[in-house]
Amino acid sequence: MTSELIRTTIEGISPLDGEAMQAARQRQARLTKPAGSLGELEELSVRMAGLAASCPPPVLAPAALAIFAADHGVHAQEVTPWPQAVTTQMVANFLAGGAAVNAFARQAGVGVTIVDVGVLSDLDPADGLILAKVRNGTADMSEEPAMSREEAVAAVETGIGVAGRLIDEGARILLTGDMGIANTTASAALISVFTGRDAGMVTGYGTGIDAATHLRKIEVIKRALALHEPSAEDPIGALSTVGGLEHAALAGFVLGAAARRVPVILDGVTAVAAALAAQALAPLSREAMIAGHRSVEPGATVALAKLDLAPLLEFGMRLGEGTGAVLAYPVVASAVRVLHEMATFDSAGVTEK
Ligand SMILES: O=C(O)c1ccc[n+]([C@@H]2O[C@H](COP(=O)([O-])O)[C@@H](O)[C@H]2O)c1
Ligand SMILES: Cc1cc2nc[nH]c2cc1C
Repeated sequence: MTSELIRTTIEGISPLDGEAMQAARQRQARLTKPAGSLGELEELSVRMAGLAASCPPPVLAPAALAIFAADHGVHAQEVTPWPQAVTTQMVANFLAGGAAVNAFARQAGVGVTIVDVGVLSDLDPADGLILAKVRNGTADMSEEPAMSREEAVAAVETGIGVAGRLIDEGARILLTGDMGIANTTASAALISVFTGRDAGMVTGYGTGIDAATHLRKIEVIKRALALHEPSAEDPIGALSTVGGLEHAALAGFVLGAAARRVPVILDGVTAVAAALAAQALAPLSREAMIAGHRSVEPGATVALAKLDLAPLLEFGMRLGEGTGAVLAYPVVASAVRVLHEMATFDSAGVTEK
């Protein structure tokens, strides 16, 4: 059904460690602050301890962002105002350090790697660029499957491989990024499949479209869903018929992180759509996921509810690239640092109530 690598990766994902979580809860109760005063960060630190199976869990540095880039055949249906060439042009911009995510990553101390998993044009090798093209863009999902099952499997495997490579190179936390003109169409289609919600409820304005284009985008997604009848029971089938190469790779990236017990911060609508595929393949992978922010795309909120994840930031962003994940990274790292560095009432001689 899938592949040996995907199967062993899924089998390698195990539950959170209850003992480490208990130790983290007890430690939180001893730290020099009123109980519960760090709000959601306390439970996040407990989950990070459970994921690492140690208390305290490792400090979450270095951090590595992978931006998976790919093109989309559904672009032919005029679902976005931007030319497909912008995907390739933005890859060059990422490599030159000129994109928003580069500025954010420098601020937060996050390493950036770009992965060509399916950009339309052939790219030259460059520092910081992994050439892992599965095919030159997908086919138009409204007319035929976006890709073959074999290609979807290959893209998932690419994501697993990138996660493993970044972790082997020292990363203690992974962050998702994406670049692909027209990929909000594929994201909405996937979210509709995995949540059972109507396309009209999960389709947004992407990079910025008018009302007529929005209506066409919804119709295009409905046509693709009617044509292929993808099912949440067959995540690879859903990825291959209505997904994108970056969605498949991001699903693999999440699975790869979870199998190595490394947390992964999800960015926007593309990441959460891919995370739904990962969750469908391996429900326990959800425990490794952190929602960096809430994208304004309506599908993102629907997907986050299905993942049962509360986003850390809500800034009205809809850029992608990994920007929301990078902004959230210091929050997550700070939550873990609390367990390492805060004094207890005993050690600091602070009187308890
Ligand atoms: O991350 C998000 O939530 C998000 C929301 C809207 C647009 N984007 C980015 O914009 C591109 C896709 O937008 P579109 O309108 O061409 O489908 C792609 O490169 C995404 O990274 C990203
Ligand atoms: C300019 C531009 C930058 C982006 N970054 C991520 N998606 C994008 C889409 C566009 C159009």
